[in-house]
Amino acid sequence: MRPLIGISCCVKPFGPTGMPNHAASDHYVRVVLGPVGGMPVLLPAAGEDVSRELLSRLDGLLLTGSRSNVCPVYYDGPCHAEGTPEDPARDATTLPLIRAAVSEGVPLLAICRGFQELNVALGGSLDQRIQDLDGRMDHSTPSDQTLSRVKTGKAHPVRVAPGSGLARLWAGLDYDPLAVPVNSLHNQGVARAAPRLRPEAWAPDGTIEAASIDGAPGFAVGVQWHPEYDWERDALSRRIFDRFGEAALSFAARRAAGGGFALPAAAE
Ligand SMILES: N[C@@H](CCC(=O)NCCCC(=O)O)C(=O)O
Repeated sequence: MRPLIGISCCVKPFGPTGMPNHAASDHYVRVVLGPVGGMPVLLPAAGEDVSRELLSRLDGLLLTGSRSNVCPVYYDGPCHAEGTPEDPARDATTLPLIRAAVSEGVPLLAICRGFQELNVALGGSLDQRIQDLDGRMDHSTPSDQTLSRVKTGKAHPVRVAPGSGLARLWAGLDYDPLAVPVNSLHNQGVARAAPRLRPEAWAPDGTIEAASIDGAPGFAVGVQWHPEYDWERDALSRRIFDRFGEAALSFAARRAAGGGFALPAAAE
């Protein structure tokens, strides 16, 4: 049996009436069916009760990227500029879900918005438009390139901390840890790192690009870039999903062997 991997959904308007739909990009479904080796389960952004009950049946949690920003109320930040997309239903679902997954050791991989959620869920804060800050780069989606180029092209290098979880995850691959090229499709970035967020990779302007979670009982990795776009040709991207899948498989095996999984206590 393949491990069950929950994929976080957004609420997005669809069709001529703008009917709210629960949605996740096909890239996440394909990567779970591909290198992760799991069975994808779309997690509706239907609030904490639903997600906590679902978590007790999952072997892994994939927190997806999405255009919307985490509502600043969750990190005491200033209101967003008018027109900034938000997704309150997703926030209400994923933030408690992340805390529960980390405390229960459910393997977790957080990508882009998911990485930002991970930091906020654990008590960190975000900058809303890092391109407006002195000395920082523009990490946003380039408007002068085709979508395919944006996804698979590399926008800037990241430097990986020697001996970090990410460095261990990539052990044996041929790459330069001082300059790993990544794509970039975000405006926000980690401002104050959550107490348990352990930064492991940085862009040249100091933006935190990857992290793990101190003391997490299971695999817990977050990246600000999008490895799901190019895992078919990029060995570093692929390895992230291989290892996440292995962690989910052993979590499933431990649970089947009676390792136990208590429904996490209600979040404060
Ligand atoms: N709020 C974030 C969004 C970052 C992010 O996840 N971008 C990916 C968009 C891809 C998609 O549309 O699915 C920010 O701007 O920082």
